[in-house]
Amino acid sequence: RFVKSHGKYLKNMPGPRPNPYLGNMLDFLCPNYKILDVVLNYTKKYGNIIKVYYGPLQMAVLTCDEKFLEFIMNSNKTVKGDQYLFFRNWIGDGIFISSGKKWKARRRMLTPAFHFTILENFVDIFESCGDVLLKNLEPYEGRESFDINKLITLYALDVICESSMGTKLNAQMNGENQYVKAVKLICQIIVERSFSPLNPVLYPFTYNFYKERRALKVLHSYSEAVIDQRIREMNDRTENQSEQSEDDIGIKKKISFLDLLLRATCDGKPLSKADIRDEVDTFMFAGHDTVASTISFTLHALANNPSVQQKTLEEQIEMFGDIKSAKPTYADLQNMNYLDMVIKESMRMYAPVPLIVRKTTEEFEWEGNVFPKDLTIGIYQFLLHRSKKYYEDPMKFIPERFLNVDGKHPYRFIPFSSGPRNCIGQKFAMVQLKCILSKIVRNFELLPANPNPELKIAPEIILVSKNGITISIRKRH
Ligand code: HEM
Repeated sequence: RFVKSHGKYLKNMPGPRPNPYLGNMLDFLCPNYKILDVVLNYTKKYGNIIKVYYGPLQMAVLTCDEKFLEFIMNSNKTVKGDQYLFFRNWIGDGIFISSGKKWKARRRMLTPAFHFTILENFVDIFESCGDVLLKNLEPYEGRESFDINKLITLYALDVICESSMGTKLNAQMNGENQYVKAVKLICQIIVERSFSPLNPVLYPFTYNFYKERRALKVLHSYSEAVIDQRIREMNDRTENQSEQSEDDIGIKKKISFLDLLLRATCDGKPLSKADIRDEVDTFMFAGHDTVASTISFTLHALANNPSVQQKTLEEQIEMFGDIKSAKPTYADLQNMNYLDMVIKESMRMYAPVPLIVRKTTEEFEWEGNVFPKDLTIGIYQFLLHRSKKYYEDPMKFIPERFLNVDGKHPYRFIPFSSGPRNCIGQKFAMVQLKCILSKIVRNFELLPANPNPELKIAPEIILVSKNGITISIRKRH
């Protein structure tokens, strides 16, 4: 009877033939850097909307079809997939995970924090953390090959911590810092859980559960201590106290997302301390690896495309002459048009968030197929951005393809997702990306690593390269 009642679902959707017991899961029993190839082969054979089975009867849909994406991402019949619950222990039920009324109220409350008048304030942070990165890069000058991603991730953590909480993490000076280690550990556990076949009910009996609990203690105690201190300061503040001074544990009294959250109200009420912690932790999580992945892949692309690097440098020289230490203003950053296209082209080829997941909340019909409730839909931005159907020479790095996007479907390029649940931090990210890439290109020539292996790209929560993102650098004089 079950099969009969389910027979109407996705009847006309193509997909690989399933094994009667394991569905199509056998195809996915491979190293994770091969997974994108598996789905790519599916799309070649079956098109851009595919039905797969992850058990004898459990169906899922994988897609990189622009029209279908537009429909799904704007539909009120989907929510984020169950995989997002693995983040919950760290970031709670804030803007990233919540849905319905709660999400709407949070989104409305947080949107003003990303207004350009606020973003302008963060340029100083991007600059000062970027200067530390330049210093950290110096010892690598002349090496034939090094993995750029490790240094960049520490830089990204410093930036997001100071912007979110107003505290200096100094991850770039001390990568062994407890908080940094806890962030790395928890991200690794989330990736492992997302790809693990283990029933979630058994998770509390694993070693990862124990390690996660310890890491959460470090992460939550840090954000709670900062929030408490900031509340005390706000209460104690006298009229003539400077907003720019810094105290002995590194709390900078410059506006941060935390300050905005402490002053904000949601449905007329101030947020509780737990709610504030969730949102601050969300920014820490959502705003570091994504940015680090983008910077690292962009540097790799520039190193391997010398003519693009030359044009990027020429734009910088046009703006700042030979002044390598120039500090761009917010307006300068907005005017870096070629660099803007370079970043977009990098996010096209190396979608920092390669896959997002939605779950249907009710039955609906789309182009001749009935979709059941509770169906998982995997949206592969990575494959969308590399699709021959949508891009000419998709494997070539050509920033100029973004010169004219008139007439192109708006869901053809969606590194920050699209629709109501798009990335709230995208303007922040673009300003930060331009700031650091402009600084690195002005100061270092980027060269291909030697040896220069093909990247083993894998879709973890963000896009990673399993054999590192290696380049070589030479200081510009
Ligand atoms: C290059 C950098 C970034 C990329 C590529 C990126 C990409 C994305 C994507 C694809 C989503 C949608 C996820 C989904 O629906 O499953 C998202 C959501 C989100 N991002 Fe970003 N992100 C970046 C940087 C940032 C930064 C810097 C912040 C914070 C300062 C941030 C905060 C968020 C938040 C809070 C959401 C959830 C929004 C909502 O559901 O309303 N992101 N991001």
